Amino acid sequence: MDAVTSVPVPTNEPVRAYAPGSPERESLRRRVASLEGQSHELTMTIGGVERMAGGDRVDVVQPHDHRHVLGVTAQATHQDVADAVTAARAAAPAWQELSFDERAAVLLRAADLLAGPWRDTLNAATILGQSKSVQQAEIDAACELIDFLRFNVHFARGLLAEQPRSGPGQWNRFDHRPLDGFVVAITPFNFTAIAGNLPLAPALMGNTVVWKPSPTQQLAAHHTMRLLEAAGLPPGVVNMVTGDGQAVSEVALADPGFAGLHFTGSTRTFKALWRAMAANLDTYRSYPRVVGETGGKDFVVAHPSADPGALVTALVRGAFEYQGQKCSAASRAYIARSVWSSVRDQLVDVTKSLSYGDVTDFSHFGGAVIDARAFAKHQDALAAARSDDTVEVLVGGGCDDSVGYFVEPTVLVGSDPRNDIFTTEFFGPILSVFVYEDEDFEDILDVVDTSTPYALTGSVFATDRVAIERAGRALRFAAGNFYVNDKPTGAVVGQQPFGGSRGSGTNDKAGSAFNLLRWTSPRTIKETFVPPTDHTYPHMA
Ligand SMILES: NC(=O)c1ccc[n+]([C@@H]2O[C@H](COP(=O)([O-])OP(=O)(O)OC[C@H]3O[C@@H](n4cnc5c(N)ncnc54)[C@H](O)[C@@H]3O)[C@@H](O)[C@H]2O)c1
Ligand SMILES: N[C@@H](CCC=O)C(=O)O
Repeated sequence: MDAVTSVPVPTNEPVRAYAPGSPERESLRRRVASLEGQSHELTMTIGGVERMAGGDRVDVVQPHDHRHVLGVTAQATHQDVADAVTAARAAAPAWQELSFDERAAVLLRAADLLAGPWRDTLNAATILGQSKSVQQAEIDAACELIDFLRFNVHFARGLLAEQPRSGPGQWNRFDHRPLDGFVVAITPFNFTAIAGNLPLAPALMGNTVVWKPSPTQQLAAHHTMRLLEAAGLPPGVVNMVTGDGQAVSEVALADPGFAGLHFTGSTRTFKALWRAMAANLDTYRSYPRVVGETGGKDFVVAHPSADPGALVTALVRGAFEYQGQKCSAASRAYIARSVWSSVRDQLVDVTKSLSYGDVTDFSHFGGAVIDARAFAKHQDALAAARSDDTVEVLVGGGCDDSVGYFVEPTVLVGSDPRNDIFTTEFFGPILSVFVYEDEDFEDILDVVDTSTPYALTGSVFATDRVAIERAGRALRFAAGNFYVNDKPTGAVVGQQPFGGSRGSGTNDKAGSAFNLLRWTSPRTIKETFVPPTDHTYPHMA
């Protein structure tokens, strides 16, 4: 059990600007060039040992230049995953016995290494492998991951300090045990920070983990693993397996010692994993903890009183940064007709001016979508929009995969708010706009609330306080992260704890005490100092 010491008070890692001529820009450029020039063996790491997975080999490429292979990874086999489970089990006793402070120190050291000498490596890997601009890589791979590491230590310390009351003659205590088994972390391609946080939050609370990153995030995941080793994470605490995850479902989720799933990814994958867990329920020693943060169809509602300039900037940044590949991306906007008439042309002009290209040229606003599958999905969605009489392609709509998987920033205007363009998560740079009559504000709030299965993020733009209050009430359950006069993306750890409900997830708020609570299984201990020696009560006299 742990002594209650204090831990360093966290502050958010400052975002570096990488302006032309700055030393940080030159340093990052050099690291991008050196990683780009290497061919990486993207191994698994099991019990601290790196080895190539036993299944089919898969090239990891630059999405904006798909002939450029960054490295090769491989599908984990059933035996590979079984080895990772064995390693997690073997490492558990020593990791659990280590005091909270010692575990926390490893993660705080990782944060400081990432803020310093490892920053360029994780940023460069994220730029190259996931096609992020410098700004998008910096807020993710550097700042958000550093913040997760530091803030989680602070929140976990707060949880440990929560202790029950003790009556006279007794002492009641919580022993914050880890779960009784191992945790599986399955992570998405789009955030290096989420990929790092999902195995590390349970590890901080004393669990050992099998981590399965996305193959398209494997370059940054590989370097994250090396960072953790440099920080002193003991072998076997986090065991990284590679590939598409099928073997993880079939082996790790079927193991009696499976105790928790920490997942972020699509709603479809999460439901498939939940079904697999349900089918294995009689196998498990404990009821597994299930945390899943999933898809979104995130909204912006503009009231007639909205500030047009602020609205356009929020739509462009919210919808088109990182090519719309954020679960929080603005993908449906409901704009009052009077506001639309003043923002339409500006939205077209700004959208046309955005440059997507090879992100190793730091002057681009964005890069390519992640892979051929995503490209084909967007191409199909845009073709369907073009052939739909109720939809106008206002700007963009083009796709080109000859060099990289490029999809133009696109604005669609639709006249049917129940159309696919307003209900399906495309996860690309496609913003759908519905123009409503000014007097229909209340009705449109109902449409926003009821037309998709998701409830992740959303914004209202208005200067009228009554309208802001109405939207806040009507959309109370339509978003786990609700913004007033701001874009629906860019949550910061410790400031806007992140997660949504309904089809968007279990809303366990990554980077907060709510999330960490899921990875501990408290034991209550009551000690009586002078136990009674007579079983009778006064009323029996
Ligand atoms: N709510 C959030 O906080 C949040 C954050 C980031 C991304 N997302 C969502 O993630 C999605 C994009 O990420 P993605 O394309 O990587 O998602 P995805 O569902 O395709 O993949 C997520 C992870 O699951 C793995 N996986 C897929 N099938 C599996 C199986 N049968 N068994 C085991 N593992 C399996 C993948 O390899 C990957 O590691 C979007 O829907 C986005 O909204 C949500
Ligand atoms: N936390 C990020 C989104 C993560 C999902 O992709 C944001 O708030 O934009």
